[in-house]
Amino acid sequence: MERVYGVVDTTFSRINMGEIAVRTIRAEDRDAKIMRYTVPGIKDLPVAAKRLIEAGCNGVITLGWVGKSQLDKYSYLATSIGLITVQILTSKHVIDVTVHEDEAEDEESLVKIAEDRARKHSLNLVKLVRDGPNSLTAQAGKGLRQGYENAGPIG
Ligand SMILES: Cc1nc2c(=O)[nH]c(=O)nc-2n(C[C@H](O)[C@H](O)[C@H](O)CO)c1C
Repeated sequence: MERVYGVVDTTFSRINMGEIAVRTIRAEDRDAKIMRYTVPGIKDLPVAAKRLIEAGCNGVITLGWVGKSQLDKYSYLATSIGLITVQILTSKHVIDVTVHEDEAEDEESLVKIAEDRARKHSLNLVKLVRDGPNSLTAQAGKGLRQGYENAGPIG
């Protein structure tokens, strides 16, 4: 079966996470097709993800950047509900990669967080789309983190 991945990113983002996602998916699943769609901001992500699924994508990764203000945070809440709704309506994974600008004090740390999160979640998307529901089961309960060092298991 031909696999098609969707990558949706924004012009609001201060880091080109869409490019990282495309590069990672291409390296991991060389035969796959990738469709990219860039929108102005996070509230535009849900419809773009839905349109990519309707155009044939088996799964989508969205890459959003949330500003520091309260209004930005409310915008993300609305976006998140929208993205979950798309998943339920389409029965396809939409992996929501979001960097919050107040996660780190300095720009260098934000770059590291964004790169790590975009890369690791791109690999998660490939596994879920290509290898199915048990593809991550060996890592269950391992305290994996995206954007940071893994927390590790306890107990
Ligand atoms: C307040 C606000 N905050 C953000 C944000 O933190 N991150 C982002 O990507 N976009 C933001 N936007 C823009 C909206 O998501 C959207 O692009 C516009 O309302 C146009 O539909 C808005 C309006």
